[in-house]
Amino acid sequence: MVRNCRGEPALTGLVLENVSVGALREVSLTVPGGQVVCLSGPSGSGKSRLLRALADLEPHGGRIFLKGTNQLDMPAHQWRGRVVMVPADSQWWFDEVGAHFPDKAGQRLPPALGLPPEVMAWSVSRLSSGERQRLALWRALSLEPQALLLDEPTANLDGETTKAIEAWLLGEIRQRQLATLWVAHDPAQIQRVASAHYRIHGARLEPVYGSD
Ligand SMILES: Nc1ncnc2c1ncn2[C@@H]1O[C@H](COP(=O)(O)OP(=O)(O)OP(=O)(O)O)[C@@H](O)[C@H]1O
Repeated sequence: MVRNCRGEPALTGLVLENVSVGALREVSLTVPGGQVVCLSGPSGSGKSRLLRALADLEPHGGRIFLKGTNQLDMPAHQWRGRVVMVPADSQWWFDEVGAHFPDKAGQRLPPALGLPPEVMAWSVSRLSSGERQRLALWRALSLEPQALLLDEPTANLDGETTKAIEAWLLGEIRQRQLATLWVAHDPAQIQRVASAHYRIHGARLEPVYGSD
């Protein structure tokens, strides 16, 4: 645990202290700003529930701090604007893609997404799962968060697109100093993006050292 001289959680990144949700018990870790911590584990082990707890979308035990602010001390809607989760299956509310983005974000579509500017006028229903996933990542960044929770963000993408999206995300994460927790299964991807890797084993989160 990174603490300042008064023994309070460090004023950087995302800090988890003894977080328990579902079967997962007492998870403690620090995700520094600008770095990616990868999370892996068997299907059903609780990866998504942990992300949901961090986004204040699910009841949990323990304490969570963003840049030294306790989740309990911030209204949930404000917290969710700063700690933004991109679920594996993104949600869309309006018919048109562009209605989900602030004006400027729609005009500044990053080339790395590999999508034409006209995508903002497309209907959500015509999007492929990979197009949805890429747009959900851009939508999350458009909220200008301080921490990102990514649930298998490249699951629907081919190998080449995965690497392009990884590189773009890493650039954004470093430039914006985003504390990022990234659920991934592919050891090669984890090696490319992670500064630390933890795996769920039963009820516990365990650090993974070296290659997976
Ligand atoms: N709201 C809930 N209440 C009770 N149990 C839940 C709830 N949400 C999920 N679960 C259960 O908690 C367990 C962990 O679910 P979770 O979605 O976190 O798994 P996961 O590790 O992300 O799995 P996958 O890799 O398959 O996506 C599962 O057994 C799931 O059925």
